[in-house]
Amino acid sequence: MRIPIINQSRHALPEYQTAHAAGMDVRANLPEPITLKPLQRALIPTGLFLEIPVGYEVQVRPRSGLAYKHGIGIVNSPGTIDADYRGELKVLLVNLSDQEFVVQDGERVAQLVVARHETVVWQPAQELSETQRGSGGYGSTGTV
Ligand SMILES: O=c1ccn([C@H]2C[C@H](O)[C@@H](COP(=O)(O)OP(=O)(O)OP(=O)(O)O)O2)c(=O)[nH]1
Ligand SMILES: [Mg+2]
Repeated sequence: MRIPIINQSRHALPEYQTAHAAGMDVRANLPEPITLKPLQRALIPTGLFLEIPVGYEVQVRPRSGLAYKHGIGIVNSPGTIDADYRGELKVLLVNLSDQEFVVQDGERVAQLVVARHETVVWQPAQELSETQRGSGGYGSTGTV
């Protein structure tokens, strides 16, 4: 699919790193590096502006390498970019490690996954269909 994009960053467009990747890595666009102290969060600009087709969303997901090696996550993971959003795409990073982490300009800080979504119209009801699960949840099926 095609998505119109304005790139006001100094970097290349987000891109798939391998042929069948679901996510496109997106780069930080920073005038200077940002230091994240332990448990500190920051909204990281990308310099990208999208026009997502109606019926689709873009999910902003963490990168497992940054998470594993440095404890870097995304606070609102997965972030949601709405089809009607015209502002700059930003990534809300958090440092979940016990050491400082420096986000560099051009660093691949997240990955974008484009997904189809439904638009729901609620249908108020008096009762719902019966199921085996019923209202069981939160471990109701056991652990083994
Ligand atoms: O990781 C994110 C999440 C959101 N956004 C932008 C696009 C999205 O369409 C808009 C609103 O996001 P969301 O609905 O998650 O935030 P909100 O707190 O509900 O704000 P709003 O009241 O503006 O919807 O912010 C980003 O750039 N990055
Ligand atoms: Mg919202």
